[in-house]
Amino acid sequence: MKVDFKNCMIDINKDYSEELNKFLTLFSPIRETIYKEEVEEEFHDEILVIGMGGSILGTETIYYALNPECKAIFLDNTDPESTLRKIKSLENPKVYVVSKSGNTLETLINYKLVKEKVKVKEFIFITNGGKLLEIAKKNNYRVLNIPEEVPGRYSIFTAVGKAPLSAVGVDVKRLLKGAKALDQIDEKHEAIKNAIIHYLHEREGRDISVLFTYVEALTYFGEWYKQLVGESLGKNGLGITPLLSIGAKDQHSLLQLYLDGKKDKVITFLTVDNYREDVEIEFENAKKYSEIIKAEKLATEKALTNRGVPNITVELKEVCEEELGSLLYFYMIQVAFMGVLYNINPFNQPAVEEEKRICWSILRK
Ligand SMILES: O=P(O)(O)OC[C@H]1O[C@](O)(CO)[C@@H](O)[C@@H]1O
Repeated sequence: MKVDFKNCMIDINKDYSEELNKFLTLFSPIRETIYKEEVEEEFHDEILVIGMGGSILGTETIYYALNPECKAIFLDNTDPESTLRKIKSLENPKVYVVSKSGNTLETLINYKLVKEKVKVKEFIFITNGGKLLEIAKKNNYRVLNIPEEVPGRYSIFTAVGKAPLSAVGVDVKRLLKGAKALDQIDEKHEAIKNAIIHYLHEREGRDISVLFTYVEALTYFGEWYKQLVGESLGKNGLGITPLLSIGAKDQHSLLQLYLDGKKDKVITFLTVDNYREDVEIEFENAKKYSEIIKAEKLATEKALTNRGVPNITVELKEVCEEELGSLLYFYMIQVAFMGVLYNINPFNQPAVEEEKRICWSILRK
């Protein structure tokens, strides 16, 4: 993975060693997760994962990016149409029910729905307590735990991600290898630098962080990124707003706004050096199909730079386990360090409890 800051348009001139020390202590439980390799599940050709937010988005990100042959269906909503369509497609899945608290409404109802409507090979619960642990004990289900100090949205390298991903044949060791490659965390670390850049821009009113991916396979990464940024930093009237754009499509949609709208954005391009599929085709100077999208990204980068819109490029060698491990770990470091810069706790999400309380009271009225 390579990060190019040449168009970031901000100077980092302060010493951040104090913040870094604070961050290293705070981040150490997450750091430990990348050195634990033990959870490996037996391969199964059909799995279902039930969960919400940090209990499922990382797994979806990696699954959709790698697109393994094995079928995985994810239930992370309560829309009757999409949920019922998905469960109708199942034959005899191994089902992973993932919830750190064990009390998440959507996960509980989706478990009940699957239990009543689907012929299931095996239920595996990845949880630490609550109603789900009680259900698991009562039914004698296999239970995997999540380290208590690791928050859901930083938990992809625990059983949360490792169990379902290894069951569909993802090479989890390579995922961890990618994260470990970025684990030399000092002031020169690119994720730390990226955190400072985004923080300083936000202080100057550029508080929208656009993830502009020119790799469609990374679309779901945008969902993971939104939760990570939203829940970690949206506190005390602070934070940045994450937004996802797909290149080259959004050149014909949101790009007008990015170029000539309010100057409140920092763009991050996500690109790959090697697309896993490509074909030879002659068109103007291009000899390969991938040269077109690369030209489009470069043109967008230049146009934004000409208009004074700060932009950064994160380039993966290609979409593979190592690079995905690096990418997710990079952003965990960045966002957690931004929490330290803001002097807020990047590991909780107290405000969302209010909606949960109101919803349970509506359901119990
Ligand atoms: O793993 P759990 O406890 O089911 O929580 C799911 C998600 O819900 C949230 O608490 C937000 O409501 C997230 O932080 C978390 O990742």
